[in-house]
Amino acid sequence: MSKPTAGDFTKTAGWLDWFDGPSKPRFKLPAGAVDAHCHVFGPGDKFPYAPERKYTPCDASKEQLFALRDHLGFDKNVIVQATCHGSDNRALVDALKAANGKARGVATVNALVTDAELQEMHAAGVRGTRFNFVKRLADSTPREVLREIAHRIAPLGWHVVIYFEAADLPEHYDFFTSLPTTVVVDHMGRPDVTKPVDGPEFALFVKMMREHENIWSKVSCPERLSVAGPKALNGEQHAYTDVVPFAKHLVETFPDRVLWGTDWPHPNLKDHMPDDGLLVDYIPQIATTAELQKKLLVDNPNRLYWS
Ligand SMILES: O=C(O)c1cc(C(=O)O)oc(=O)c1
Repeated sequence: MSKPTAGDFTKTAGWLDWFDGPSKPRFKLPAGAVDAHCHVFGPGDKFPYAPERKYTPCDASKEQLFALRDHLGFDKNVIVQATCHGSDNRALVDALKAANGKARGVATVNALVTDAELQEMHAAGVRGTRFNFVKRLADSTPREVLREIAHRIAPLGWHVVIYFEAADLPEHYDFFTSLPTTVVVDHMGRPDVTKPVDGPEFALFVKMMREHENIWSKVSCPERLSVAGPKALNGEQHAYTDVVPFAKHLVETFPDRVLWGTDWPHPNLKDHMPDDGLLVDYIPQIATTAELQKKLLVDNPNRLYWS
C-alpha cells in the first residue's frame, strides 16, 4: 500500500505516518467502548490545512479512522480538532456527519464564531471546544477571549478540552480552575515521567483534579510521554511501563472522570509510530479490573458525549 500523502501539501520534514496494518488487540474491549481522543487530517485536497498551522501531517481520512475503530473493536469515536486545521472545523464536521451517530466532536472556535455556527456544530455532534496551551502547536489566545468562548459554549452543555505541558500548569492553574464548564485535560497534562509519580509536579495535577470535580483527564498518549518504553511494536504486551504509574494512579483515584483514546493518527511523534492494536493492549496495565475498564472505556465517555 502506498504511504499516506498530504493532498496538495508537502508533509513536514521527518513526519511519521500512522502505522499501516495494526495488529488485532489481545485485550477484548468491553461492549460500547469509545476511542475518546483521535483526529482526522484532511484529506488536504478536500479539507485544506490551515494557513496558520505549525505542521503539515499526512492525510488521515474519516474512512481510515472508522476502519481502525472497527478493527480495534471500538463502538464509537470522539474526534478532536487538530491544530493543523486551526479553527476551520469542516473536516471534523464532515466526519461527524458521516459517522451515523457513532462519533462526537471537539472543535476549535475563535471569538468570531457565531451562535448559528455553534448550533450547526452541535447538531453535527460537537460537544466541546479545545484550548491549546502547547506553544509549539498554536499561537496563544488571550485568556479573556478564551473565557468568553467558554461562557458562550456552556449553555450548549459543551465542555472545554485543555492541552498543556506539566511545567506550565502553575502558570495556568487559576485560569483552568475558574472555567465554568466541565474541563477535560489532554494526556494527563503531559507529565514528565522521569520525575516521581508522587513528586510535586504530578501532585499539583492530582490536587487540581481532587479539588475540582468538574476536571477530568484523558489517560492517553503513553507513546508520546514515554522515555524508557518499551514501544508498542512487535507484539509488545507491556509497552510504556514508565507511563503506567501515572495513568494507573488517575484511573484508580478518579475512576469516574477519566477517558482513554488512541490519539490516532498520532501527530508529531518523533521517535516511532505505535501499532494501535498494541496500544489497546496497554489499557489493562492502567485499568486493572473489569469495573475500572468499563468506567474508563464505556460509562465515562458515554456520559460525557452521548447523554
Ligand atoms: O492538535 C494537534 O495538533 C495535536 C498535537 C499533539 C502533539 O503534537 O502533542 O497532540 C494532540 O493530541 C493533538
